[in-house]
This record gives sequence, C-alpha cells and structure tokens, in this order.
Amino acid sequence: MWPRVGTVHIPFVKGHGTENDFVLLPDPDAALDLTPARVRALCDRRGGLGADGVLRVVRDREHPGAWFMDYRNADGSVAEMCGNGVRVFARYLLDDGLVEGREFPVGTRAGVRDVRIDEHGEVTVDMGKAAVFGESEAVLGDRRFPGVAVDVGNPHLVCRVERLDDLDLTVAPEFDRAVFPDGVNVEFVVVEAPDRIRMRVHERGVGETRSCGTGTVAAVTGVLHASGHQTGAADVDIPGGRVRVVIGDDTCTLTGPAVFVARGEIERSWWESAAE
Ligand SMILES: N[C@@H](CCC[C@H](N)C(=O)O)C(=O)O
Repeated sequence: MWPRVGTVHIPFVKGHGTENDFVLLPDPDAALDLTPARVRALCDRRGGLGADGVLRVVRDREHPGAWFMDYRNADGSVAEMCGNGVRVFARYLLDDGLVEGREFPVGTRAGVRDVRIDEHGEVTVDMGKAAVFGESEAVLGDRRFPGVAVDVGNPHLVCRVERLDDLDLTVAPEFDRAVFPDGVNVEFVVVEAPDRIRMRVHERGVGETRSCGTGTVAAVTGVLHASGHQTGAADVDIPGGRVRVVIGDDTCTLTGPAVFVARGEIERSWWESAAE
C-alpha cells in the first residue's frame, strides 16, 4: 500500500479542449506558491504531468462569488486569456459543483468571460470583441508570411497560406517586436470554404499545439477582415478537433468540447523540489 500523507498532497485534474491540454490546480484561496519553475515542471511531458498550460482555479477577488482562471503557459509565463482553457475550466466548475446553473461568468486577465454549457457538455464562451490592429508578417526559415494582427485579449498574427503540411513549426516563427512587444501567437490558416477553415498554430510560451481557442477566434476574424467583412461564422479544424466561431458586431463566441482525462494528487516532495 502507498504511504499516504493525506492532505499534504496537492490535488490536480488533467483535461483538454480539442487536445490543447491543461493541468488544473484547484486552489480557491491562492495558497499554492505557483512559481514559473513549478509550472514548467508540471507541464514537462517526461518529468512532470505534461500539458500545454496550467489553469489555477482561484476565487475571483474582484468579483465575490465568481471564479478566476489563473492561466500559465508551459514555459511558466502568464497569458491574458486561453479560449480552450476557459472551456475546460468552466466544465470543472460545473462538474465539481462550484457554480449554480449552466451559465456563469469566469474571471480572466482579459476580463470577465460569460460561459454556457449545453446538455452534452459543449461549452460556449463569449470571448469579447476581437480587434484587428494592423498588418505584419511571420518568418519561418527563408519564407515570409504576411498576416493580420488580431487582439483577442492576447496577441495573434493570422497568416493565410495555401497549405499547412509543409510548415515546420518545431521552430518559433520570427515576428516584428515593434508590433508585438510581448510576443505573439501565430496562426497559419487555409480557407476551405467561406464557413470552414483549417489552422495550425505556434503558441507564445508553448510551441506548436494541437489547438488554440483564442487563435481560432483570431483566425476567423482575420479571414473575415481580409475579405472585407466584420461579422460571420466558421467551423475551424485544428489538428486536435473542431470548434465553431461566431463573430458578431460587438462580441464573438467560441464553442467546443471540454474533456477530463484524470484526477489525482501531486506528490508534495516532488512539488517542493520543483520550486526553482
Ligand atoms: N491555448 C490558448 C492560448 C494560451 C495563451 C497563449 N499561448 C498566449 O501566450 O497568449 C487558447 O486556447 O486560447
């Protein structure tokens, strides 16, 4: 039998949204010392649990009664928003009885996001207004990709391409630091039909991921903008599945799945050794 030290272990939940995967840390009173080194160790796919990011579940100090998604990238950096993460976060709140009803707000660094969970567990998030703020380009090796800069709470560069299978995203695309002083998530997008696009993404602070929710919103916004439209809707196929994006006049929504894989406890001794 395993020696158990009861409550000294740290509970976690592992989940994903279209295979953009996360370790959730329930920490209502923000008692955990979640250093960047611990985030990196948790997200390490060999030495840790493995994930693209960490979602710490804390009480929202600014909105009593609500919950705040403290999102961290796998490299330990903080990001403003995570579209796939907020769906998984919302499912966790519902499934664990931390909210009443299937519609509720979630606090994020990009502001409050309203979520709705249907009877099948699909989650729709009101992502706020996505704003085009210029043009720029990404550079991969000797290839240059013109694109549209889009703010979804976090920064994105949406580059339309003819094909996705010849892109080497094991290396980070270069970008213009004058346009993106805090770094950028880069989406490469193929338009299959007016209401259907395919996408690969290189995420700031992570690398290539199987999906990026804010990236899908940026991609649809960028494609609409390039064709002279400001509103519209599309299914977005990413390597990890499909999501639905609707861009309205004042706001936009992201709909997709949220999946739980495992629950467990992190060894306290491992946690202590991973501090820095
Ligand atoms: N995967 C997320 C985005 C996570 C944050 C991003 N890497 C950043 O640094 O802005 C999503 O689903 O939106």
